[in-house]
Amino acid sequence: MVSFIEERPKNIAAGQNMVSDPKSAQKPPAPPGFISISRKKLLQNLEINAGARVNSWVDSMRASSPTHMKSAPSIADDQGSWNLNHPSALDMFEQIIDASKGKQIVMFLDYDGTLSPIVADPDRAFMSKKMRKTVRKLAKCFPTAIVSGRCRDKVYNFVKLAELYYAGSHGMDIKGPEKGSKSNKDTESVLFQPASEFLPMIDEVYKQLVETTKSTPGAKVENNKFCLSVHFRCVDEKKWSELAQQVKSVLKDYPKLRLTQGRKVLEIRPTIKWDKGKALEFLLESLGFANCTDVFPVYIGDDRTDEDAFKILRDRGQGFGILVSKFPKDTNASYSLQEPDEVMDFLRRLVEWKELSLRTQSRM
Ligand SMILES: O=P(O)(O)OC[C@H]1O[C@H](O[C@H]2O[C@H](CO)[C@@H](O)[C@H](O)[C@H]2O)[C@H](O)[C@@H](O)[C@@H]1O
Repeated sequence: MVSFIEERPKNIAAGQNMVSDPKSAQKPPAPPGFISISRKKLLQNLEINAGARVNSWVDSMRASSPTHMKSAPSIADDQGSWNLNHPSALDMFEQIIDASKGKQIVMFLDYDGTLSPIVADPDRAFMSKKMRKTVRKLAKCFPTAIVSGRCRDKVYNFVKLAELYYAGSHGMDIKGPEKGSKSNKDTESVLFQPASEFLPMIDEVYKQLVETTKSTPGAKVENNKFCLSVHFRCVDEKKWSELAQQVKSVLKDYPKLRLTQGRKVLEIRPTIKWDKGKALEFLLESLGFANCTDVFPVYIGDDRTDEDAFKILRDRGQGFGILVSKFPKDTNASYSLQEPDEVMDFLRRLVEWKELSLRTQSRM
């Protein structure tokens, strides 16, 4: 049987950086006087280290805010090499189409920041009607999946298109189009939930996080079924360290959960070997493209968690990733788009190109 349990990453995984029991860090017995001095020192060190670790969380939280990006000349330098190395997918449209010739394009779309603009209230991140219409047309041309950190039901309620594949909770909750829907007339719908054993733990941690963080104004905990989000977009920056400490205090008792970070959000999820990249591979397999060389997957996303999918495409040497960002970022994506409106333009052009090529073929 395949095991999904992975080693906890070294950076900011839950509890990993905290020594919860200082006694366990003590080694051989020593004379009583010596023990009390070294224990005191040890505790001081632990406090300093724990403080440093919370600071590194806060640095990481700051790094997710564009207002904390580098100075202007440095941005200009970065911008130059960024444009060179990650050109606009709109400018490169013809080259992209050329590269896909003779291959089946499969589309993977992240939701927040890709199909809908980033807003302060996560419950109001609506997708425009124009975008929905575009995605509906896109799905008629190519197999299309939504891959989101949100829980599957929630992202479905925003997108509202039954003909798509959905991978919610960072890919830990995958479902294909319903049997009988436009894009699935006959086959049973796929359903894959590799983290279901974690559900009770996630619910427990959700309740604890709501309770622990309620003293921090603006903090919001979102239950995404197989993972959780602690939003700090509306938290005063002076309180970020306090919030990080609160989250850390809850997670220290849950070594099977790890913490990653998105756009002004701390994301808590099981330590299983599963992410948006694995979800992409799973979906390609479900669609019958497991070992095909004639498939061309395109993944569009704006967040750090989308990097797992960009990396898979780069490693497979198939298709490519498009990062949605106005700022230069470290990425495994090949191209860039600045914002959801540009994503919509790109998707429209793909639809137009496909419709034109189908018309041309039917005339031949
Ligand atoms: O994988 P995604 O679909 O991009 O989901 C990642 C997180 O997206 C949501 O949060 C982000 O968008 C919110 C609405 O615009 C914004 O308020 C928040 O600051 C962003 O981080 C979602 O609410 C999270 O649960 C997802 O993890």
